Amino acid sequence: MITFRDVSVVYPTGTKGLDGVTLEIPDGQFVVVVGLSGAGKSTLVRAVNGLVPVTSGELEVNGQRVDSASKRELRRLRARVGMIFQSFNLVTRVSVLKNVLMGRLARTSTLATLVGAYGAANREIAFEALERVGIVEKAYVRASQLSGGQQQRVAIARVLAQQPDVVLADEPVASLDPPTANAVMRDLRRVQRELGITTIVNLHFLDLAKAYADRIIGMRAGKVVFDGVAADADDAVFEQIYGRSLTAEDVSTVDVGPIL
Ligand SMILES: Nc1ncnc2c1ncn2[C@@H]1O[C@H](COP(=O)(O)OP(=O)(O)OP(=O)(O)O)[C@@H](O)[C@H]1O
Repeated sequence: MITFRDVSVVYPTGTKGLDGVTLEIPDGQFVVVVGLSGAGKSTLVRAVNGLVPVTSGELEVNGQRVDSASKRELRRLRARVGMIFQSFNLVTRVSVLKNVLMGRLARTSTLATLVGAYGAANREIAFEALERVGIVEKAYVRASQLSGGQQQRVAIARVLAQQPDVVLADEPVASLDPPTANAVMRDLRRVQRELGITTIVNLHFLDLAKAYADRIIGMRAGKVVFDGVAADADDAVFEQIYGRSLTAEDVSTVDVGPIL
């Protein structure tokens, strides 16, 4: 369970990233956060693993307070909370397998990782993660050789190798073309369903949000202005979240098709 109690984030510049957010996210939910640029979506997601410090209020992840966590507690929390980024954040000059093994870093002794000796158990976990996202045949390929969609799958596998309770994805498909974006969302949703991992994703394509979310959270100026099931989020709701009419740029224009 992730709980926000009246959480605000004020950046050093004085800008309010979050403004009195109160939310409860139960285990295993697939949550999509939508809103215009600057609405506070990234701030919300990054607050969960302490990447962005909370200014006031209480934020708890599976019983661990994030707002008042020590460095050690934050390290422990981040081992259980995986993060996926728009730019994939892979080490592109090394193999796919090495990238995925990096997901084991928080779980492996420093000495073992220094000498690159992750051990058979860790390699097995890494291969299983690659299999789950259908890319195991690329294990020994340099990450730089892969397409954007494949690189994001490797990033998902790296997060899975962490064996997380929670996955945070900050605009994970914003750099991908619409069909690839759809395929990556499908993978994220499938692994979330298979493993029961709580997943929070920022998206700007509303059709993808509607297709994949269990729950949609709409943000505007740091506040939650919509919180409901995807079926209730119609165009009128999105227009209210955005404060303007929808345009062609708000949808991915891909036929999403039936979702599992
Ligand atoms: N490091 C920072 N320093 C100062 N202000 C920031 C910082 N990061 C974000 N902000 C500001 O906080 C507000 C919320 O930003 P945030 O990135 O959370 O929005 P967003 O909805 O994710 O937008 P986008 O879709 O453009 O990423 C914005 O006004 C933004 O300019």
